[in-house]
Amino acid sequence: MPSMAPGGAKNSNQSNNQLNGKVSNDDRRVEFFARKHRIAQQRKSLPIASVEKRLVEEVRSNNILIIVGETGSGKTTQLPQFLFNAGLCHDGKVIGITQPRRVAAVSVAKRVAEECGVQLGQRVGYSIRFDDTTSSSTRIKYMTDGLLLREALLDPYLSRYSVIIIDEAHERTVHTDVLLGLLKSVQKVRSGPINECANIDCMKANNGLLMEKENDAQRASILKQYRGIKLSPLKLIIMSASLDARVFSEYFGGARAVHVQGRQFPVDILYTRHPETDYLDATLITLFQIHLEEGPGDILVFLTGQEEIESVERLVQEKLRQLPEDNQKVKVLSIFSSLPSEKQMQVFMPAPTGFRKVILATNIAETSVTIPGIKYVIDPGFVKARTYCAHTGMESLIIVPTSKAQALQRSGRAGREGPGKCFRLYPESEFDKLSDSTVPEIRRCNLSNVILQLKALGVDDIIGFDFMEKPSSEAVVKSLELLVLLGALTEEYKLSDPVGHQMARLPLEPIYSKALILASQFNCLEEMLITVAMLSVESVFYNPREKLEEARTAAKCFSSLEGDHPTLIAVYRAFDEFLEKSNLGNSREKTEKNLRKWCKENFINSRALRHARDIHRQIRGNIEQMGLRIVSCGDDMLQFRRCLAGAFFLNAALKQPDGTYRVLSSGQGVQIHPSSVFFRTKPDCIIFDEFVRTTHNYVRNVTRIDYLWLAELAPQYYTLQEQE
Ligand SMILES: Nc1ncnc2c1ncn2[C@@H]1O[C@H](COP(=O)(O)OP(=O)(O)OP(=O)(O)O)[C@@H](O)[C@H]1O
Repeated sequence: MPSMAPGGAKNSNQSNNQLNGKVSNDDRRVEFFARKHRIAQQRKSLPIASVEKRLVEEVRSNNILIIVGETGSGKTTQLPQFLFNAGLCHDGKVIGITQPRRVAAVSVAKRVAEECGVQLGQRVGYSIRFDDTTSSSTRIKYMTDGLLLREALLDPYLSRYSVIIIDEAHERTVHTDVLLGLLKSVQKVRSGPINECANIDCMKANNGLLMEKENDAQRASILKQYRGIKLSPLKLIIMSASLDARVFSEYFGGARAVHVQGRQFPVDILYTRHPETDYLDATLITLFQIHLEEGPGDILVFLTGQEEIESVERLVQEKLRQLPEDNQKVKVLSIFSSLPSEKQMQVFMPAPTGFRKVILATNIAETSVTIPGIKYVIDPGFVKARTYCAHTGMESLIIVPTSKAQALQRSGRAGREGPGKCFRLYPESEFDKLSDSTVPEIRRCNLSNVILQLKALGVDDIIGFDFMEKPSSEAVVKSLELLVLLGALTEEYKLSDPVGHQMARLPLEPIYSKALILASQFNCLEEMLITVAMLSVESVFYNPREKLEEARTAAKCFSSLEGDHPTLIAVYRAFDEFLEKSNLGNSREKTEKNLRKWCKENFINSRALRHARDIHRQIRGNIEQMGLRIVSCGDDMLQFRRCLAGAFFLNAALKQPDGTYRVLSSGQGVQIHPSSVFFRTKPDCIIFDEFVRTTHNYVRNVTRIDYLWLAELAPQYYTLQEQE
């Protein structure tokens, strides 16, 4: 049991500023100005505020600058404002700030817009996949690193930006690593003597980005884009609280690094005396110790994933019910990546008056964000990390200890509005043994998406690309092979026309993009669009433990004997149909009420379905722009299943005599996940969407196919296999 929370204070919540009851316009105005004043004072007191002039000078005199400063010192929110005020957005240029995660891009942009006293989307905005709030007036733009990479496809020199800040660079996401390499070469061109690009060959010669667009029209449009444009130098800033400045400086040829000293408020770090055998149990004990014995302030708990969060939430609620009424005033909220944005944003709202907020989060709340009210952080010391086995081509998520950099970031979520405490649920001696930083994602993920994007950018020699840390050549080769098999690349590893170009334009994993393109030939694009949207969100089925049987019976109404993909389509369509009927002649409130009832009765997660509808709308837009025909195969699921087999052929598995399956491409033994319609009645041959490693090697989202289709629809792979 953790024994580190000192005893003492009572439970209440002073950080709460929710307005209750009726508020007059005058009161609102007073509150508005008071908040404005508070924010101005807060900004002035940030450690970075005292070095504003010096930082601006450093940026002016260095085209590449590395900035390291304590968590909460003001890097993310203040530096872009300093640079804007210093005139770095003249000529309508934009300061772009990348974040590894969507939630950070959104929440920080909102805060900075408020600090600047402007509406979000005007001077300050954010842009993330499927959600862009920027306008032509936006000058400070927060975005995900993945989004900037996609922008480079349309504007290879990122000519609209005067400054690009790569924030939280220590995270070393695969997108950040690719961006670093790309920006290094873009910057060379933009700072070099040639600043007028009159033809593609000149671009080729100067930045090594081979713009090998086979299509004349595309070549012409890229040429036109740059003709006559004088490219001004690009300022590049790499920023974090926990990066090794030496490594980054070396990569950028001895770039200058500056340290912003000081932190705003202290954070006490407490460790357990002994290692914990059950970190979830230890988390609960610590949480209630804080709640019952510590002073006011909200609590942020780091867990590894959605399932863990949901089970801890249930346990917290159960325990709360056993406490005296006075101690039950806790508002439990969660935040994880598959939660829709508006739900994620709820953690940033104040708790109701008199309540303590407890936030159960994955590592998406680990960097950059300031969650108002957080005073206590509980860090059990684990994270779910992506791993990739190049040999089998399988990607999976496994729970591993955090790095020191992650632990530091987690504790940095406290101490942002006042002194804080971080409870690390392991002994200090264990901390010393942690690795300094996380293994870059590029060393442990499937690279096919990123390679496709690099190819679309004209980077032909992937192995020779100037990566900060090279991916393993085995992983590169495997991903290249996958792209050839999917038809995105030719046998010579060139982007194919039109399939490769089309796939690169879709903001999806290559296999999903392929499924959509193929579906237009199989006359089932409408069904595939729904499927891809549904596969892009968390599970739409809600299975409360106490009503498992009822939930299963309800799910049967949608079950298709053909598989989980057709089942997902059935759910989507039933929801759509109900929504349409409900909309007729009903007020918005009534429609909402009806929908909630329908979802409850059918054990459907309405939030996930709305999210899927939103994604559907956006991908549909992409597809329409590409000129693909969106037609439906109606009730004929055969075409749809054949199309799935043609796209997901690498995820085909054959039933074994013992009822388990063997993945044909890798030989991996797997089982059907209990959530599948095929958990009990097992077909001979299946394709699946996802491989999940928990206590077993499970495959999820499974559909029945005919084994013979594989050789017919994927001869590029299965005939080869047979010949071997
Ligand atoms: N939404 C918010 N509500 C209240 N205060 C905020 C908010 N966002 C930022 N702040 C204040 O601004 C400070 C600076 O935040 P900022 O994100 O710029 O720091 P940072 O140096 O980038 O930190 P990190 O390295 O953790 O990303 C915070 O410590 C906090 O005091």
